[in-house]
Amino acid sequence: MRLSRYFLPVLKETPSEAQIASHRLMLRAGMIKQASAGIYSWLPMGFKVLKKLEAIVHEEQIRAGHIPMLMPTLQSADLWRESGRYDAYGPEMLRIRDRHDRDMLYGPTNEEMITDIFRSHVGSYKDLPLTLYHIQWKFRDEVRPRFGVMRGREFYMKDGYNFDIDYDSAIHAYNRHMVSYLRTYERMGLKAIPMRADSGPIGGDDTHEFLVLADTGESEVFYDSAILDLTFGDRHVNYDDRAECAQIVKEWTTPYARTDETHDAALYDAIPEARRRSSRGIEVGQIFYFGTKYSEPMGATVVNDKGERVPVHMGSHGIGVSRLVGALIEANHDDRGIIWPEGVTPFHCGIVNLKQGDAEADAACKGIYKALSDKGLEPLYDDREERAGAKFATMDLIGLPWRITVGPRGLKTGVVELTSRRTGDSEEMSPEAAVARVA
Ligand SMILES: Nc1ncnc2c1ncn2[C@@H]1O[C@H](COS(=O)(=O)NC(=O)[C@@H](N)CS)[C@@H](O)[C@H]1O
Repeated sequence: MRLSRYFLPVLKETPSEAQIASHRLMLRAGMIKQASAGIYSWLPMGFKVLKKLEAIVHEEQIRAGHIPMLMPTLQSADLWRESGRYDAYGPEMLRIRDRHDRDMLYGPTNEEMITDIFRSHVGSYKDLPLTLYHIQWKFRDEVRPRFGVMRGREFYMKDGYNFDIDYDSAIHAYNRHMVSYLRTYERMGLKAIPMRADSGPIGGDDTHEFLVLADTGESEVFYDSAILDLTFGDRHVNYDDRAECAQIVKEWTTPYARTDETHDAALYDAIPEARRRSSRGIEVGQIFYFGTKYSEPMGATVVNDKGERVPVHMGSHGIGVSRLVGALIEANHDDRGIIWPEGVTPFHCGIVNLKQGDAEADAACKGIYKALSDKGLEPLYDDREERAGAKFATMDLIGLPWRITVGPRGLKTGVVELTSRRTGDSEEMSPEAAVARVA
């Protein structure tokens, strides 16, 4: 992409309403614009990152055997009356009346709707196990939306729902989700720790939250530092193998790690003092087992292998896709701006032309642009008539992992400068070598 033809409304000033780094930087880097409290327009570069995260979430859910679909944002109140949550959900629910005076709502989550879909079409244990998911906008009328997209009112969530014949099968689904989440967050360059948590309005008795450690996190967390040594890597997992998934879950849930809601001081004190940690965390996902909480009242049943009609065992599993954009910046920034991990960066490499209009420099930039594009690496070419300092500041702010700087002087000796945003190190080398290093 050539910057002169893109739409990247970088702000010079830090907006006063932004209290944390990710909110400040998303506004300054022209990634979002507030439409109203807790509701944002996703401008091109922010939208590009959001879509990259969504693609990773889809890949890992499909790898785990979960089936993508899409449910609407607007829901009938009738379904929520059946489950008894219409009144229980409280003021966070945005309630709407349509022109025929029907009670509707902007969905904060979709347990009722997916259970209705299931009960309309599935009747035999032979159709199980089944996990359906979608990635869809949600609305929760937060009393105090804040921290930009981290606690929005309209936000993008992957929410998946498993339907199983019994408890053991549902716990395998729970474990399958935990495994898929561990791989998902690591692919994004995030360390998100699974911690026992409280189930809140979703309900159920088994639940883990996934938290990214950050001083600005809303959750207070306590954990054994041994958990920081665990990595998922690119290990192959047979998601149908109950024992294999259970083993991975055991590995990741053995070291003590809990949010303040479930913190157990006695267990915490049993950890060797040198390994006890307390911090704050950003909740980027949560998985739940809640058995027949929805299937019982809504009559989502199947005939089992003994011919008996039984309610299915369910769980729901969410990832905060829009919150993840903020969480990634909280975990990857410095005083000059964002530092995108390579797996989620909007563009792989910035190209800065020190002398726009100089035939040799322009030609070299075009050649590098083509070579990067041919390798499937998206360059952002700053071809504006701007001073070098302004171009460098923009590149540092938007946080692309690499910057190739091209100038007439360097070209005289056949070199360009390659700079790593994360380390700040710069090295002179040929344009070909620079392209090879970025790939
Ligand atoms: N106000 C919000 N703004 C941005 N992200 C949010 C907000 N509320 C929740 N999330 C994200 O959505 C994830 C799932 O939300 S949740 O309430 O924990 N779980 C559910 O809604 C279940 N139905 C899981 S499918 C959270 O872990 C968090 O990352």
